[in-house]
Amino acid sequence: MTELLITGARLSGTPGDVLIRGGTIVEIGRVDAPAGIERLDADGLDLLPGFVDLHTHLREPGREDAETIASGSAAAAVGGFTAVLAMANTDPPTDTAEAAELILDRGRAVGIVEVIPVGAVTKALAGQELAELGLMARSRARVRLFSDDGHCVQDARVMRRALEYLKPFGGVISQHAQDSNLAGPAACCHEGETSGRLGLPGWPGAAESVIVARDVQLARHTASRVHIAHVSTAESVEIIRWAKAKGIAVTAEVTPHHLALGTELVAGYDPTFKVNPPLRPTTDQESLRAALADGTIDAVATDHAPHARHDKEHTFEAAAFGMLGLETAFSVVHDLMVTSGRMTMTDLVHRMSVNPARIAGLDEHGRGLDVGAPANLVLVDPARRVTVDRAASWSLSRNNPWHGMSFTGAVHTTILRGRPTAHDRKVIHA
Ligand SMILES: NC(=O)N[C@@H](CC(=O)O)C(=O)O
Ligand SMILES: [Zn+2]
Ligand SMILES: [Zn+2]
Repeated sequence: MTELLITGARLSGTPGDVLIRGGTIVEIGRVDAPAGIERLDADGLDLLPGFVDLHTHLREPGREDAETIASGSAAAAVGGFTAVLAMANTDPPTDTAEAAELILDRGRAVGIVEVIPVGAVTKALAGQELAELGLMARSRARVRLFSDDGHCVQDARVMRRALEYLKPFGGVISQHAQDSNLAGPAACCHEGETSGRLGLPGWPGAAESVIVARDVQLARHTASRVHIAHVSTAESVEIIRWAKAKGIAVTAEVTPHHLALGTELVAGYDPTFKVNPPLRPTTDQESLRAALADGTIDAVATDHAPHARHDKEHTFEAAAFGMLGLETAFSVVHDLMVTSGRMTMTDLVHRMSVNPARIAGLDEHGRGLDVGAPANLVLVDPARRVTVDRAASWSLSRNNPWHGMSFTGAVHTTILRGRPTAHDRKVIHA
């Protein structure tokens, strides 16, 4: 049985050793382990539960030129993730039990991060007929998170039926909240002062918040669970805060880029900064940061959205929406929220591991560092400064909005079921 001894790590503040055997934590504190056992010196590092990403696009099957389950898993592992939820907008989409099991099995074959398929809400993400929700939930993939992400479930009646259907399975719908009539087909950025000046067609923040308002009402009506994907506006935050106060079963995620990057970045017409929902003004960013810190927003999710060169290198209006996020999420969030004093490291652990694991129904992730818990862990160095280099990415794509920026806080080693999967940005295969 494989054993690993992590020595001198900070365990919620206090230094200690952790002995892992057969993928499980078996001893914590001062461990007198026999010589010859594999050791990992973690002096000055924090040992945390591995990160869980509720929102990753892996592009396989269908767009393996942009990302594969193998390349996306590598990016996730070096980013400190032990589990990622793989969005359903592949080609073909994940709208059947077979499709979900295929993603699960390919993720296991790669074996460096747990890949959990998200199931589509509607067949072919078309918004009309419900997908095989029950069969996906009962499949080997145990799908609990459902989303038509990339598309919003526009029809309130379809959304209501899906919420009712998923309730007995403990399922949750992650909604890409965007009213398609308010966000017309040509819109490519936030509608406001910057878009007006640049002559780019935009869409208003209200296109998001009207759907958030509708969906919390549907969650209330059905007593079922809704999760708001990539929240980007102050108005959405207000509605979520109100809904939580009413006891409505709503959860929400925010991306590192909506927290840290503002709409003025589109002024250079660089399609790297074209994303859906669009980068918003400072007032929205401030509200998102406050909501993440006070827990109104439960989780950080990357919305890692790789795109091949030939889809991204176009005029701003014609380029694909989306940006990379897996490898940089911890550094960005740590620097922006923890180094700045807005949140503690414990808060970060809740937003990046504990809460996303709970929302997705994952028992093996986001657990406290206790004897008997599965050893899905990450060691981070909160003092180390990193500069992002898009050429050094494990992703097959290069649409990295963080290129050239520096952050305080780095992922050191990621551990999946007791086995290191990434160390200092290098991937370790079994
Ligand atoms: N976020 C994006 O801009 N793009 C995502 C879709 C999505 O998350 O809505 C993609 O699949 O490329
Ligand atoms: Zn989306
Ligand atoms: Zn997405």
